[in-house]
Amino acid sequence: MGFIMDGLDAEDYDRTYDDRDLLRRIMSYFRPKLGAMLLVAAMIVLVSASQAAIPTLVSVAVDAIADGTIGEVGPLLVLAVLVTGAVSWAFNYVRQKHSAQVTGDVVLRLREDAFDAVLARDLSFYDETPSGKIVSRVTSDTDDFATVSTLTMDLISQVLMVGFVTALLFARSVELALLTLLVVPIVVGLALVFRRLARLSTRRAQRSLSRVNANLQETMGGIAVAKNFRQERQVYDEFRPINRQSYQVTLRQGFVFSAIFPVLFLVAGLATVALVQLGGVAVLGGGLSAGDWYLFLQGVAMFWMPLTSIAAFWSQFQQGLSASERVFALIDAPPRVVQTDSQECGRLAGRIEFRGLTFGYDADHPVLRDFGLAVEAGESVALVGHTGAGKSTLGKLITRFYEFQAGSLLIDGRDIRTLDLTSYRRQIGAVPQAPFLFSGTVADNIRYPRPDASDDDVRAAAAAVGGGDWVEALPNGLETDVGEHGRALSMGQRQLVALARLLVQDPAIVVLDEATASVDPLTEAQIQEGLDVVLAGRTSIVIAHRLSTIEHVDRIIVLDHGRIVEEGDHQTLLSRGGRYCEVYNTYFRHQSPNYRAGTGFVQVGGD
Ligand SMILES: Nc1ncnc2c1ncn2[C@@H]1O[C@H](COP(=O)(O)OP(=O)(O)OP(=O)(O)O)[C@@H](O)[C@H]1O
Repeated sequence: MGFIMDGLDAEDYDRTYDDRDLLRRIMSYFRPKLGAMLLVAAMIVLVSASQAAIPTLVSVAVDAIADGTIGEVGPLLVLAVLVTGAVSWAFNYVRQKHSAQVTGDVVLRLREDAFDAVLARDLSFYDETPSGKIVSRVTSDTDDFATVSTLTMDLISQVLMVGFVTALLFARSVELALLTLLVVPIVVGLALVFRRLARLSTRRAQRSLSRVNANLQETMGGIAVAKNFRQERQVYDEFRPINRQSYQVTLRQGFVFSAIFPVLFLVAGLATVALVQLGGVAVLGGGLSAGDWYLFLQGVAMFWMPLTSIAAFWSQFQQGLSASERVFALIDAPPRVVQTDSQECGRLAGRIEFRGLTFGYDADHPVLRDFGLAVEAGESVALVGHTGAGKSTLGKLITRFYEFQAGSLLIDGRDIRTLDLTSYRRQIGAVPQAPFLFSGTVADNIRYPRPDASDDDVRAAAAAVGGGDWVEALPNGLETDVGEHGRALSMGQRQLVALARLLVQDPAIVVLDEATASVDPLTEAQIQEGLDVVLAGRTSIVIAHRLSTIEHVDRIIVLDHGRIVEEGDHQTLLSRGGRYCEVYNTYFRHQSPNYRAGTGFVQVGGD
């Protein structure tokens, strides 16, 4: 099996549901559609009955030929066959129409539930699960689930058909009917063995497809980086084995599925041979009429068709079941961020206190241990430190994107776990390094946190940031289309939009990850002016990358390996010659307007 099965393990949140629980869960989606389903059920009965009636009419005709009365009854029988066929078509049409509607509605709801669950997941979920795999669950798995519903209706229809045909066969000849039924246990036994194999191979096929999706998604997300580094070949080489794995696994699934039909047809063929022989002998011996014999052979064909498809149906049924299992696992994935209460925040003053807090993305590897820090309401704090020191982590905990393992985080003296997250997050303005803009206009993006903000509010926010000159530089001002992910704007313009957006949101606390990408001096000045406006009167935690920021904040916190190693304002820390000076020399010194290569170092160690 080797590489073919690599990476096809379940996700952490995957679970196996008991068949009965799974069916009950599925039924809960169908329950609201009970009326339509009853109509479909009635149609299924009528379709099956009318389909079983046609060979009966033909068998009467065969007998009429045998006894010479066909001249009288013939036209009537032809008309009856025609009418039965037309009626059967009409019943079938109503059945298909309503069952398609039921299936469509159920998938619609399931997909909405899955998407809702995706939105509700914590950020840690997205760290662990590639987005392509999530996309797969919401799209192709819900589609597979739809096939279960269609197939279930087909199954019911076919079981009914088997019921009608069996009754017909028994009415004609009990011995021959019993002979036919002898084969049923063999078929059912084969179907059950097949069922296990099918479920396993199907689950693997679905996982391999979601690996392909995940890889594609990642490639598209990072295509600019890949092209920049001329890594197209490597990207292709990574995709190839994943795609080949999907091919192998799907092929294997196909082999398993295709194995069942020849075996079933072989068993059915042997049974038909026996019936032709025994039935023929019975007709010749006068124990059975020619019409009955014809009806019997037709009946056997009708009898076998549903039975073989019921057996094969198991595989698709399993496919749908394991798809629904995957969707339900996504919906049921337990949240990591757990609130103990949902108290309204009101307007926050903005005091933040980490008290003895321990946190690790993975609980066994803490990033922060017994961490303590108090930020007063309205204070501006810059976090500095080498990469991986834990600066962004502090921001992610304040925004409550991650659950911490021990200690507490207090907001205005209240345990963050007791706050209503929606009202809390409304008071938190988080700006990532590369602000994400949604497709739409600049105005749409500024209005994003408060869709009811008026045009005047939006204009005022844009004007307040950097004097508003930047808007005039845009081709259509605030109505400029930002393109996918804001690609039509420069990095600096995107940051200005993000700052204006913060003004519209009016949060009490701002967590800002300053961009490291350098922008032109004019935009830089506009961003600085914008920051002054946006941060005024709010508590701000800035993951600082700019000299002007560290020069202006109330307090600088130097972090190293998740610990505070030094704190104070810029001048005091510079004169101390401690860890801050090291960080300054590495990251900030060259940003001074008087900088010349190799100059501007501050002395470390105080000597
Ligand atoms: N999503 C994540 N999953 C697992 N580990 C993570 C995750 N994000 C960060 N880490 C780890 O946590 C530690 C602190 O990372 P963090 O991003 O807070 O550092 P940082 O000081 O902000 O660094 P940088 O300046 O490079 O952004 C690092 O060791 C990092 O590898």
